[in-house]
Amino acid sequence: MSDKVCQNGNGTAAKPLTNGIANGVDEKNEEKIAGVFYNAKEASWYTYDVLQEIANHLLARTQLRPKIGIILGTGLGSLANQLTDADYIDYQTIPHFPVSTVEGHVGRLIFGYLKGVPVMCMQGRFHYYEGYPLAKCAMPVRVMKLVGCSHLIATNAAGGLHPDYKVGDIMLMKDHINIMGFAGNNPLQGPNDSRFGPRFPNMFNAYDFKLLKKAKEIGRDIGIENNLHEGVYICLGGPNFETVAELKMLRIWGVDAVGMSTVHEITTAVHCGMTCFAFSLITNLCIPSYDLEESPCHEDIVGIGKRQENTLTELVSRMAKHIHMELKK
Ligand SMILES: O=P(O)(O)O[C@@H]1C[C@H](O)[C@@H](CO)O1
Ligand code: HPA
Repeated sequence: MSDKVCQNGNGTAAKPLTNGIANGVDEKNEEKIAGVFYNAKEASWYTYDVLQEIANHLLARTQLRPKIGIILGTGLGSLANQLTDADYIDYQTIPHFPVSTVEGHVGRLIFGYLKGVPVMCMQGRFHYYEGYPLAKCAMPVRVMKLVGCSHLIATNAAGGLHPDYKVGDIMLMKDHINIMGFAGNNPLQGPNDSRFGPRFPNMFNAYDFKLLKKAKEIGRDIGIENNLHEGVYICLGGPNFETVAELKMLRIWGVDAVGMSTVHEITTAVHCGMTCFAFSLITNLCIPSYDLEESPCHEDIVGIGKRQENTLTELVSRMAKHIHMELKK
């Protein structure tokens, strides 16, 4: 696909889909796609029993029993190529699973060893703008928990808003702003099942402080300390990129990187007691100016992820190794 496809901010067409889903919308549910009703209906479908059924299905398809779940963001999917002795499970073949509709998200679960550490890896995630409610986007996190994962490593591609950030840098997430939650759109909305977690979870320490410290140490060890930052991420609904006025507002709010995912996954993971580590790959700069010649482009964003594959693999695999060793203690 030509780089020119998305010049001036035009997006990529949705991937053609099977499974009764076209253009990112489940045709059977088309009449339901309208705000809160759609959200509540879709979210309430993923009961504890349904999620347990999914987890059991996966456990029957692999011998691995990983403690670490990894979500690979846009363009970061090639990290999964490093997994050895892997079992590949297409989303289409998992009962009750949605499909990935975004370019750069393959759409499969991989159980395998990352430099010797057993992991469960989502090669492709679900986004709100694909037409899935937040609870559905984050549902695989609960599946990870039921499969036996105690830790989540979430990654994403994001626009760098902090003036010091450069394309290709990594921002370790120290916190986030759940702006969609401000408006009452939260993956935990609806009846609370206490088998997952409490009605009112605390988000104070959502990003594990010790893992953050370890990641900085690893960053120094692998020589990327000058390209490594710690910052605040925000998830917007997308799929459009931000206006200049929006970027100016987000900067005032203390946002360092802008994306369209991860927050609802972390919220769900914290709710069910998982320990979280997350980072953003800065794939483009969010410069709040009207005088720019280029705007963010999805194809370029995917390309930056591929370009940084070695560094990202090194960071993620060393983090996984560290967590693995800690769990053994
Ligand atoms: O899945 P992530 O959050 O990495 O994907 C980002 C946000 C949009 O889905 C896409 C924009 O190019 O990349
Ligand atoms: N904005 C929102 N989401 C993104 C961006 C961006 O600039 N880059 C990658 N994902």
